[in-house]
Amino acid sequence: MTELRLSGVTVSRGAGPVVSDVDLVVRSGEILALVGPNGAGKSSLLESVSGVIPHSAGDVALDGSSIAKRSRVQRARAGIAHIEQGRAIFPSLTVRENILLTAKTETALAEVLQSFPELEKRIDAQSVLLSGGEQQMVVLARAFAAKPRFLLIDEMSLGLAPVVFMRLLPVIQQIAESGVGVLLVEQFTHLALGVADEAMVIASGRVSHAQGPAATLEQDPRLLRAAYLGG
Ligand SMILES: Nc1ncnc2c1ncn2[C@@H]1O[C@H](COP(=O)(O)OP(=O)(O)OP(=O)(O)O)[C@@H](O)[C@H]1O
Repeated sequence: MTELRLSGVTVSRGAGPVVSDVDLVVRSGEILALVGPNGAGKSSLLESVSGVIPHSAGDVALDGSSIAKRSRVQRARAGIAHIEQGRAIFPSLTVRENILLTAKTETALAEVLQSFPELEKRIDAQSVLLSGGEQQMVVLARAFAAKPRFLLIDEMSLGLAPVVFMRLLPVIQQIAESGVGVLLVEQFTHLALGVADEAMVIASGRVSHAQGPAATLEQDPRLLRAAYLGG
């Protein structure tokens, strides 16, 4: 089984560490939800995994081999895709053109669209004309078309109503079912836990609930409060 493992990872920004000593493992075909209050360090942690910023201690390993010294591009080539916060589409391009940036061929595009029936209907629309939820579908489709082994998703729901975000969840599940390991950072904790296999809480830059079954966290009001408010 392929896995992406963080061992004792600390990430520093400016004055000092923003997140410290994090252990987690993302396995292929599974969704790990990483939840916690604003400013807890979740985005910084994802950035250190995809190589946007370095980590200052610990290790990040892909299938047992450290990738700590690899650049962002090398990590992407090794199969780590990162959907950062914000809707990173090219607004003047059509849906087709956006997805072809990573799918490359019409055949690959057609394959990807099988998982995104909503986009098929809008394929020749200029992306700027899509709704927020549809734009995030394009972001997901483009990431999926790159055939990643691991997908880091940072708050796709930002600016979306929960009901709109809920339409993205089955697609994320389908991506995981195709064998991709998903690390899901999400503000709508309940929704994330509903699709995740495993979950963990980060609060004030530390792991406050270690990785375990998502159902355990979902059923524990004390842990859920920590996920929303910290502590
Ligand atoms: N580019 C940056 N330079 C310096 N400090 C930063 C930078 N980005 C984030 N921080 C700080 O790092 C800490 C962790 O922020 P981060 O965005 O990683 O947390 P988060 O859990 O993802 O929160 P949010 O949900 O608000 O994005 C915060 O104190 C934040 O102010």
